[in-house]
Amino acid sequence: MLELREIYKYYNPGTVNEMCLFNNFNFKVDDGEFVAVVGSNGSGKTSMLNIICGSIPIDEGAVLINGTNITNMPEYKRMGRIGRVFQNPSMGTCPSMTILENMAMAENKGKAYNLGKGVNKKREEAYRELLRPLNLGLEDKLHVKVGALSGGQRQAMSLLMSTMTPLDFLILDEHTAALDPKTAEINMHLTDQIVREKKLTSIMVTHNLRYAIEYGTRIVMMHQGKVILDKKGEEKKNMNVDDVLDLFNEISIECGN
Ligand SMILES: Nc1ncnc2c1ncn2[C@@H]1O[C@H](COP(=O)(O)OP(=O)(O)OP(=O)(O)O)[C@@H](O)[C@H]1O
Repeated sequence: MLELREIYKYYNPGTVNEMCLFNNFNFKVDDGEFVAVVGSNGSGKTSMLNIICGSIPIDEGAVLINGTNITNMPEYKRMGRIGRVFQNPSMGTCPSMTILENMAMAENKGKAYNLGKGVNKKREEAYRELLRPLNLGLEDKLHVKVGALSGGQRQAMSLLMSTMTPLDFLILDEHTAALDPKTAEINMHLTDQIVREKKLTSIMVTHNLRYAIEYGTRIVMMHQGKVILDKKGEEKKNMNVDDVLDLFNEISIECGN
């Protein structure tokens, strides 16, 4: 279980631009949940993900995984057990390396590097088998540099690579937002497949309300650093895109947008 306990987060403290984003923010994610997080621009979705991953510090409060306080654990250590896919497909892969080298690197995540070979030839066939179900033809391009792939292909690879090692959480930060509708659909379907197969506890930030309703087992809406909607189980099943959109319109009117 992941827990954000009594979190306080200030941006630009001590300046005229000081802003308190989280003021006693509490949030829990149970094992096996697929939490879809939606919300207005600037509501704190990405900041919340950054706090979970240790990418930004907090001013007060605690981050706990299975009851262990990891608040002071640096990002690079936390990421050993957390997979993260970003909006920008370039963030999750190394363009100057081949597909094979990228996959070998992902498989070796967390292991100590020494003077041994980075790529284990014997793993080539295993990588091909992992790539084949993507139906993007990447299994025949193992020696092609990732920089030569399309954004959608790279994002599919980011997804695959971020889930090659055992994880506590998968964090998806608007990971389909930069893709065309068809490619976004393929990547979302692939996400769902991987999450189900590996039984991953996942948190997905998205502006696509249909994806949130269709794929999330729980839907959370954030607004101005607070959770203003949190539904799971039967309550979530009974919700549709229009219900979420209505609430969105309400908060937009309140903000004067
Ligand atoms: N590094 C930073 N320095 C100062 N303010 C920041 C910083 N990062 C975020 N903020 C502010 O915190 C608020 C929340 O930003 P955040 O990016 O977490 O929201 P979001 O819900 O992910 O927004 P979006 O949907 O637009 O991506 C915004 O007002 C933003 O301007």
